Amino acid sequence: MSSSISRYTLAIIKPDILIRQSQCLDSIIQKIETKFNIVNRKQIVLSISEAEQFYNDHRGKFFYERLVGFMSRGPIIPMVLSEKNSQVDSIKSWREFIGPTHAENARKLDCLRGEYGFSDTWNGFHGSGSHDEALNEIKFFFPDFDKTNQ
Ligand SMILES: Nc1ncnc2c1ncn2[C@@H]1O[C@H](COP(=O)(O)OP(=O)(O)OP(=O)(O)O)[C@@H](O)[C@H]1O
Repeated sequence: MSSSISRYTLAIIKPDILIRQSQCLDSIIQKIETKFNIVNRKQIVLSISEAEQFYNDHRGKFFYERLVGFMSRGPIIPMVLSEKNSQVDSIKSWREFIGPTHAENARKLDCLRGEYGFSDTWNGFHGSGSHDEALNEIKFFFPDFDKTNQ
């Protein structure tokens, strides 16, 4: 069973946090570190074409342009996270930790998006949705990441 557990996921702290709530960043990082090891982390600003590439699967959806504009509007913090409990799947655990996509639903739960999200697009955090997505997204932001060396 443990072979089906994903050890790593790709998380992003989105621009709304860094633009509007940067004073909360330290406590957000502390909260994340209660449950996850931050294996890799950087702060960057995506170009529009990089944001388009990252969210290519959403191309054509009604919120795509808004999402790309938002994600390239300010700094983001992509991170490779690993659950501190090695028996727990990092992808599932991080998605539970951030909560539902829509801020209104997230606010009903104890989760990062509930605490810091503003709206459906400005929802503060990203998490990979599957093992393959995590591998691709980690490669996108951290091309030199080598999980065998971790
Ligand atoms: N109905 C919507 N209206 C506006 N923005 C949306 C909507 N649905 C999703 N988004 C934005 O697009 C992002 C990607 O959508 P997706 O459906 O993959 O949600 P998610 O898996 O919860 O989020 P993420 O991929 O960022 O972890 C969301 O995090 C949000 O910022």
